[in-house]
Amino acid sequence: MLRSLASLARTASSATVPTCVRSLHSPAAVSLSSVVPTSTAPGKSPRILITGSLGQLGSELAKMLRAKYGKENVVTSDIRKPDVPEDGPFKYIDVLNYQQMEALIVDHRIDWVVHFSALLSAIGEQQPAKALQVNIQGFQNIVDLAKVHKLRVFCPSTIGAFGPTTPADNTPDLTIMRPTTIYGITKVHMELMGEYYHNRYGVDFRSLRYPGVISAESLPGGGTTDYAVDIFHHALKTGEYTCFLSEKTRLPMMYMHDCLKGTMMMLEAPNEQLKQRVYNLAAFSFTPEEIAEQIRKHVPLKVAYRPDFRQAIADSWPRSLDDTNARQDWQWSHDYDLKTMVGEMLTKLRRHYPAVGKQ
Ligand SMILES: NC(=O)C1=CN([C@@H]2O[C@H](COP(=O)(O)OP(=O)(O)OC[C@H]3O[C@@H](n4cnc5c(N)ncnc54)[C@H](O)[C@@H]3O)[C@@H](O)[C@H]2O)C=CC1
Ligand SMILES: CC(=O)[C@H](N)C(=O)O
Repeated sequence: MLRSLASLARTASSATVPTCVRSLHSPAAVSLSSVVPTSTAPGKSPRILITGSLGQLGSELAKMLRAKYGKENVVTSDIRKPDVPEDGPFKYIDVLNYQQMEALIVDHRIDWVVHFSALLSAIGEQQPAKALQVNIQGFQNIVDLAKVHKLRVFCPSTIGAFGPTTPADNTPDLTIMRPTTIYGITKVHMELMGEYYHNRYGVDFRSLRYPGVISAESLPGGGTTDYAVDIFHHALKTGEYTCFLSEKTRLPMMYMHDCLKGTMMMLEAPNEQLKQRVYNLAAFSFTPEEIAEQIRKHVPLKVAYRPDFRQAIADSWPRSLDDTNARQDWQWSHDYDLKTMVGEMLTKLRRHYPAVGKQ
């Protein structure tokens, strides 16, 4: 485990964008059962497929869904080999292969699909043709299958769906959306197509616009907000970090606990509670210099700023999101702020870097 963590921390730090994500192999399932309501009738568990389940979010949501609905009721899938044996059924599945996905959905009597397969913002700019294919055709396959097989589909959107002409502060759900990245364009397309299939064919499509997600259990897969995870590994490993965004770049962010909590709430909400199919989800915003300052309250850290191509992406995104509608319609609330998130990240990551002491 430590070997792979060390190499992952190196990957996370490099100026080039990592091409894949691997789990940091946390043995513990995150427990949110006390805060997440369920709409499932007692005794009848939905059967759930997660695509892209070996990524940053899928690896953690799978644990939670399996803990709640039973191992056999959650089928995980990806186009990579799991680093560690999966705790339930795992299938190789390319979301571009409609037949392969249909066979899996029928064979496993799937009710809900959590569609996580995607290329993120930074890697999308490096491979725009592939991002178009995976993000657009992959979702099209899912939503067509949802129509035929009457599935509930959850597919996340992102702050990247907004663009430089969007109001940057307290960005509401309904506003100007003219993103300038291929990632953002594919996510706006996904939102609109999901709404179209909902309105025209009754597909139970649901989406949340996530901010950058921060986790101690898994590494992100090629986004612009990845620095906010990398910085912890470097603080604990060497005490030095070179940030690819400038010190004043403010972006919306969220601790994984809250991302999973919001996702479970949206996934399970009774349809009557949903007044729209896509909601903003927010927790807090910070700049690289602000997170570095918080980390320095626990461990020494020197940060150099060397912005690269990801700076232009970050500059086109909102500084903060307004998620009032999610809070009103289905009682969403977040638990972590910058201070508590930093404290918990360092506590959890110290397990992997035992040589580092407290200041
Ligand atoms: N992590 C974050 O901060 C945020 C993530 N999101 C969204 O959440 C979803 C999940 O994101 P992450 O887990 O962070 O991404 P990730 O990059 O960590 O994982 C994506 C997974 O999709 C898989 N994949 C790629 N091409 C595929 C294909 N053709 N068929 C099947 N699987 C394929 C990859 O192997 C990878 O395991 C994405 O839709 C992303 O846009 C949205 C906002 C923030
Ligand atoms: C905010 C996102 O969608 C993702 N983390 C990225 O930076 O691409």
